[in-house]
Amino acid sequence: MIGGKEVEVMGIISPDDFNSGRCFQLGGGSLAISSSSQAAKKCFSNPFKSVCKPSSKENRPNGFQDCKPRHDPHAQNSLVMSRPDNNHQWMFNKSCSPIVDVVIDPYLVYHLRPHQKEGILFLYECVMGMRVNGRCGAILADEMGLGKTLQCISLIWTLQCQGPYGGKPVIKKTLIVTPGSLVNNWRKEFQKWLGSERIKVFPVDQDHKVEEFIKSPFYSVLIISYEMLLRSLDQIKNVKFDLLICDEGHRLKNSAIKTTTALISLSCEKRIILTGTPVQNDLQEFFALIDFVNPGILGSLSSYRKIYEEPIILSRQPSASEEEKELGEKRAAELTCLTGLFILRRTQEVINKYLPPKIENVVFCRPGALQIELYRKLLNSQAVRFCLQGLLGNSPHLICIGALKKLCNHPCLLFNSIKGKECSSTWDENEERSLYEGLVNVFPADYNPLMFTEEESGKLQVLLKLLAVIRELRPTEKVVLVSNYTQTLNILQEVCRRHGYAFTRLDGQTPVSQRQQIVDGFNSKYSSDFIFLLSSKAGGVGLNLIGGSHLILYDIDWNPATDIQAMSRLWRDGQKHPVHIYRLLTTGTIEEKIYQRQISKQDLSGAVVDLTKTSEHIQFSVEELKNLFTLHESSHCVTHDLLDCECTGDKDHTGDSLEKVPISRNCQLGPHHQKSSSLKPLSMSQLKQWKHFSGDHLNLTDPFLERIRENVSFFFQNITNQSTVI
Ligand SMILES: Nc1ncnc2c1ncn2[C@@H]1O[C@H](COP(=O)(O)OP(=O)(O)OP(=O)(O)O)[C@@H](O)[C@H]1O
Ligand SMILES: [Mg+2]
Repeated sequence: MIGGKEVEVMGIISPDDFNSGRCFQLGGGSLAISSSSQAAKKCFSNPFKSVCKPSSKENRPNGFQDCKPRHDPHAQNSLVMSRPDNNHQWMFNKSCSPIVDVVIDPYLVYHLRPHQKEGILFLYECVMGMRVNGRCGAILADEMGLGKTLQCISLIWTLQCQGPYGGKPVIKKTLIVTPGSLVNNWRKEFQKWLGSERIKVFPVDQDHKVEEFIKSPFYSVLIISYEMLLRSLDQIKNVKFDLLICDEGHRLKNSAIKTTTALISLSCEKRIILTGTPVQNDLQEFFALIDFVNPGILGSLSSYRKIYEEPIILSRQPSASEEEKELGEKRAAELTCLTGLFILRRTQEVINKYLPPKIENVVFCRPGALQIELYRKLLNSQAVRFCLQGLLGNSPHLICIGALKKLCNHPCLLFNSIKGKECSSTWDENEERSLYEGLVNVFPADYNPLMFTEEESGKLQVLLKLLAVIRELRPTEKVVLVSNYTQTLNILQEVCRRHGYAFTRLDGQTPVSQRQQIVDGFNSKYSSDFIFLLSSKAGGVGLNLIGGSHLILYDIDWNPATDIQAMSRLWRDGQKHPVHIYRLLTTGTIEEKIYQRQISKQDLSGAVVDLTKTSEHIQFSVEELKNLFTLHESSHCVTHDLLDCECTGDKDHTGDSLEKVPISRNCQLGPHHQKSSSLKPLSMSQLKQWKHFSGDHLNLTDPFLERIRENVSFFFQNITNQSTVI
């Protein structure tokens, strides 16, 4: 933006053009950029005036568009779409117009990742009906963060301006349906990649109604939420849309819901579903999605059930006979090759090599003296003893676990719980009283939780040293600080205030309408925030926090997916710095046990961990509770002890190649769709490959770890993409 005007750099003027002043003559000098873009010739005319004007035949001498491709197909790095084959021409080129190459705008190609170029080619061939005879549907199921939005924007821009037959544009109007919280995100993405001159998009919100879009020929893209679509369906039906895109389209998996029938009722043939989840997980849903993008391609639901679904499911049963297994495999293969033509899924790996290095650290922090005393007292309490004798129902162990986890975060949180319980009437005799009895006396007599100190918590001490060293060594970089608990976020917020660290916060209480601007504020390079306080429950999916390059997980969740979601907010496309991730655990305490449970993917009794369960539903045997309620005071790191690693605590070389993690897909169509390793919980054997060393190890190479080692008993570290140069 210059002087309130939006200015777009179309190319670079060569120094001698500038020095000679040639570039200021009308018609411009021999500009350095390729001669193919007409706009550059008239260097001060509005470059976009002539773009995409609907071509009226009479203004062309031979009745056809000028049959030159819009962009030079032979230029270096040009991305040219496949040409239609004879069969396609026979079907779609009755007027025998000349074939013209369709070339993606070099302005966009410059930014595209290789997988995105392939994705655009895939989408083009699908919607042009080049992949499946007479069918124009596609499902783009790339993992989150791979840029499905940009791939669609590039497709729309190309089809709106170009076409294979005489250069006639393929589409005029596009309808994008997306969850409400992403309408704004799509507008921003169009703006980010195409500016606001090329395509006029119309996002529907409370101030912009569908009528406005219909009345004005100005807009070519309507962006609307699924909810609003249902409400304005009648008006939408009157518009002729040439392309329909359903973002987060897995919600259409249930063909019975109103939204799906509403969308099916639109007469638009070119349909794209975008989703970050593999569609093949459930054959029932699979049919609905396939039948949405390419209606009827799998026959009727009943015949699909008989031909594909039943034999496949039957062949997966342990009791299946040989021929049943054989038939099921054949049908699954048949189904995959039929639908594989218009389904594309890539996983995180495809951009990992373009991303900056990721340095993951697991930091075992020594508990403070007060914490140890309180921890012992809790373990000797009557409530814990009852749990260990399995005398009570299931709930008291949760209270004990909760108390221990609070204590690991900071003793003042435990103090507040005790005080909170004393005055509240729900003080239940045989539960919390027995847990908290005598605990207050362990605190100093005049203990004031508001005046809590950092020394009282091992993790807090390490956190503060870490924030200080980040501030010092990377003064322009920012930190995302994650906790699962609001009360802990309050403590951390108070600590930021005390140390003058500017912060912003997003948790369960933050209204959805404010979240995007909080995130944008943090990501913008002008923001002064040093710390983004994030509650993992609120910030999990969809947030893009690439403005931060250090992530600190202050506490741990039973469900590894929660932590993985939080960690993948930073290390994604658009990240400019190496990403440092720190997971803080209090040495020898319940936090180590929870971490062990996460990485072993089995709980301590060996049953497979159900990732979907939150802590409320986890069943513990008395055996496990005994293990959970044990404080290891002498060990540097209980987790490391469990690895039966032969090192003497100074193993700082990485082991041989990672052992192959068994594919634990529940995908019914066979292991076609791996979850990328960065999204899969770490396993014990993988952790063993990480560099690891005890806190008092001499020459720590990492400057950040070097500065925080005083209260640290053990480190694990793993570096991905070490070689990537930023
Ligand atoms: N080629 C690229 N270069 C730089 N940044 C990119 C590129 N492609 C996408 N991005 C950015 O990466 C982020 C993620 O892109 P996008 O939101 O399209 O992902 P997605 O595939 O829709 O993920 P999700 O499944 O979570 O919705 C966006 O901020 C986008 O601007
Ligand atoms: Mg998306």
